[in-house]
Amino acid sequence: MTTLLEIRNLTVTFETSNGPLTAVSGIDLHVDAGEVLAIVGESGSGKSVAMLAVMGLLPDTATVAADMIRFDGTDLLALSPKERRRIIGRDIAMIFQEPIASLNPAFTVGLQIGEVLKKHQGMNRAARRARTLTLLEAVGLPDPVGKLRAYPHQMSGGQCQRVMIAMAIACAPKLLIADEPTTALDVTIQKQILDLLVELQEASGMGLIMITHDMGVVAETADRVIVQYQGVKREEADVLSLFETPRDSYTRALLSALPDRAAGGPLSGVVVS
Ligand SMILES: Nc1ncnc2c1ncn2[C@@H]1O[C@H](COP(=O)(O)OP(=O)(O)OP(=O)(O)O)[C@@H](O)[C@H]1O
Repeated sequence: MTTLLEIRNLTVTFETSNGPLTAVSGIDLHVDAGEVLAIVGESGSGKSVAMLAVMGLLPDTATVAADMIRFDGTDLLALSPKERRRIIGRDIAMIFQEPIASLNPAFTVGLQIGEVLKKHQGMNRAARRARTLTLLEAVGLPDPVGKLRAYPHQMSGGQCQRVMIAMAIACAPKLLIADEPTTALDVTIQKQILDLLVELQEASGMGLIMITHDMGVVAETADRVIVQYQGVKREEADVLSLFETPRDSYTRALLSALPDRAAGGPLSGVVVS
């Protein structure tokens, strides 16, 4: 399996009014093509910041230091911001927690997906429309033709997240980073969105990094898991080992908070100690 993303010794520090704040401290991680890596930890553990650092999306108050950030054979640290942006959005895509807030309320769904295709693939209007319809179908939205002209406020949160996923996979990325993609959604919709992400990941062979605070999400999606606490990696294991024999006390605490709904998932029958 080829390594898609490899990070060594990543540290991110923010300049704040109270002095420097280290949000990520010496993290190593890698994700292979075709693999689902979950990064799990409670709010504030630096999961999002680590991935935003890879994407080059942190504000100027952040200092990013790493021995290596290599994506698909390219050293991202050696790239100019412009070169990095060219890769990001085409080969690496990210979806976020608040789908409605992530979409522009002033533009139709069709236009917003079309913009991604225009920017990264230079498609003409007819090609954009055809590809957008294919994408809306691929993410399971009913009435794709009608959705082309729909505005975000005319759709549910779950539908907006499907649109965000369509935008993210529009250019067939090699890596998709999903940052708490179901946290803002109703419980009944959460499972559908997770199933969709895994389905798309399996069909395309892309790598998927799932950022979550929820061990239930980990159980339903991940091949391998990194447990992060206060900016530090506490444990790394394949998903079955993590649930069967968690080594770290913080991992055990997260597992003991596992909601009941995960019990019927793919790991049912595993005794969580
Ligand atoms: N722009 C910023 N300026 C200062 N501190 C920040 C900034 N962004 C994040 N932080 C801090 O970095 C730490 C890690 O935040 P991060 O968002 O990565 O956590 P997380 O584990 O992803 O949690 P969440 O699920 O809430 O996003 C937190 O203490 C947060 O307050």
